Amino acid sequence: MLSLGRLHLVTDTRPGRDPLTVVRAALSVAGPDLVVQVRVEDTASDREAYDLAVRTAELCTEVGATWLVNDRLHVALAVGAAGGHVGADDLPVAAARRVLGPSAVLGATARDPGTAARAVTAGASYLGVGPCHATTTKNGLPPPIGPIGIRAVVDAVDVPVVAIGGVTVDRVPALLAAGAYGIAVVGAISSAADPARVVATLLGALSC
Ligand SMILES: Cc1ncc(COP(=O)(O)OP(=O)(O)O)c(N)n1
Ligand SMILES: Cc1nc(C(=O)O)sc1CCOP(=O)(O)O
Ligand SMILES: [Mg+2]
Repeated sequence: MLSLGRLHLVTDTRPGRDPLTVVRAALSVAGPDLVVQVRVEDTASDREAYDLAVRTAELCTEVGATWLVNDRLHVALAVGAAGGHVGADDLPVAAARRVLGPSAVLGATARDPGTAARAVTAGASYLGVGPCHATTTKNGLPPPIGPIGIRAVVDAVDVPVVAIGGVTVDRVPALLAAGAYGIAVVGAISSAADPARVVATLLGALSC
């Protein structure tokens, strides 16, 4: 199976947020165990995405952590990311695989077993599955699927399932019990008074 970190920090670029300070804090605790997914708002320019990705790459390189780029695969290639993540509004998984090449990490969003199995057949190396729980970080999502929805996808595929959406420390045990390999987190880390402490707690929960 793919060697991939279990804790994915997805950058928070909503107005008023400071994504690089949060990435720095997270890396100070997690080091090479962290996967940072560079995600910008849909309204951001490619230049803004690139600039954030370059600075994220510098921080991750210092500690040997992995970084991925959401949606914008040309940015992923331009900054030497390990790979990218695509969903229903992005390049199809097979096309994303052609863009990134055979050895890149390619994540795909899946919310049900059928979509998940098709994404894996098309070349996804891990799946982002959710929303597990309600979230205010992203609008327009379908209702939460909970650990039961995670379990349904886990049973349909043989790649790591990364649970996303409203993930908090308290919710990690149930997600792991449902077969999740890892978690992707925005708000629980970015909104914390002490993001480094939350990262340490999440890593502890993931290692149980
Ligand atoms: C790990 C992970 N899982 C799911 C998503 C969501 O991707 P997508 O459905 O393409 O939505 P946007 O993030 O692009 O708004 C993700 N980014 N990461
Ligand atoms: C970007 C994203 N995608 C989701 C999906 O279900 O596809 S949920 C989500 C936001 C996750 O943020 P938080 O950890 O603050 O809930
Ligand atoms: Mg997307």
